[in-house]
Amino acid sequence: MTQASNSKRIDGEALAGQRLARVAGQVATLVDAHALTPGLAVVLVGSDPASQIYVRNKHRQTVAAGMHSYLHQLPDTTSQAQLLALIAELNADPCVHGILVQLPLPARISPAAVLAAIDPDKDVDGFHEVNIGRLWRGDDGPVPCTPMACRLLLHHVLGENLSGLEAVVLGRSNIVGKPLANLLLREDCTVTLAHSKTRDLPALCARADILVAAVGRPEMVTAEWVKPGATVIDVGINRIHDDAATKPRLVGDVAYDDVSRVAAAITPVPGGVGPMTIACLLDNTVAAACRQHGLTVPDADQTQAPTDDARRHYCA
Ligand SMILES: Nc1nc(=O)c2c([nH]1)NC[C@@H]1CN(c3ccc(C(=O)N[C@@H](CCC(=O)O)C(=O)O)cc3)C=[N+]21
Repeated sequence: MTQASNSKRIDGEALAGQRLARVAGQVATLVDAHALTPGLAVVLVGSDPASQIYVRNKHRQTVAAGMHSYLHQLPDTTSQAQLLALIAELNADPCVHGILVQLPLPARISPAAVLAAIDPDKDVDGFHEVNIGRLWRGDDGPVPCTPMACRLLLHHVLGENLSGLEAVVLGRSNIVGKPLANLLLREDCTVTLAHSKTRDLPALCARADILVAAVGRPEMVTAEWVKPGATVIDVGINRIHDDAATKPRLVGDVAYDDVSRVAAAITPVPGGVGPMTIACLLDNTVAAACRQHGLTVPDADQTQAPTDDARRHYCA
């Protein structure tokens, strides 16, 4: 039954570690040269356990990179008006350069109203309608973190030139599928955005040089869906409860072992897109702080390389 895996495992954890070390160098430069410490405010409403894990991870990495982290954990009972009042405060706070409101929000609160209230220049998720417009027009602005993470992982495997490649993106969400389709289109891929109504999904996917799964269906993509030699990026994070006693197991939207037999390279879950997403969030925060102060983002190659000791700290 077991067949040796042919594919390269894309180590998102290691690549994210390198990126965090780079961000830390940029932060150190901003602090030394401009007395500017970038600050990120993360707002979580309610007690969803998965959201709490992500928010805690973001907080830890932000602090490890030398930035200020302002964590606002609001009760489940928070009203939309209370949340909007907090956002207004954060918009006005000069220490806060980036604002992220963790999604999903409780059903009572309109995500559209909340995202529209965030100052577009502090919108480090890139979810504000102004930033969606900038993205689709090809103007400068924050790029959503998970799509950016996918793009960086693809460049790591395939090099900088993705021109002419066939890309199939499974899933048409506003936070992953749609913005990622845009990024790949910009790089001259031929992009197909596939979804639940797409006919003959397996055959369509099997044409792809780049296959990205972002649908939230555990292990939906199997080897038959994948062209030999394709690069597969798995955005799914599904928690599987085998029984009530044990901790849930994380699986992606891709059947990893099965697809490993045919893909050239594949991201694992956990340890793939997730950690890279957080690294991109920190990038966006540094960029937002620089833009608000009329500074260019410090050249990563000229910043002081973190010491081994510091690196261990950043990546912990
Ligand atoms: N406003 C907003 N912005 C977001 O960027 C945003 C959001 N809301 N809501 C939820 C999704 C999801 N997301 C993840 C980030 C990191 C990991 C991550 O670090 N994952 C680890 C595993 C962590 C675990 O144990 O679950 C990994 O894949 O290795 C996962 C998921 C950001 N999101």
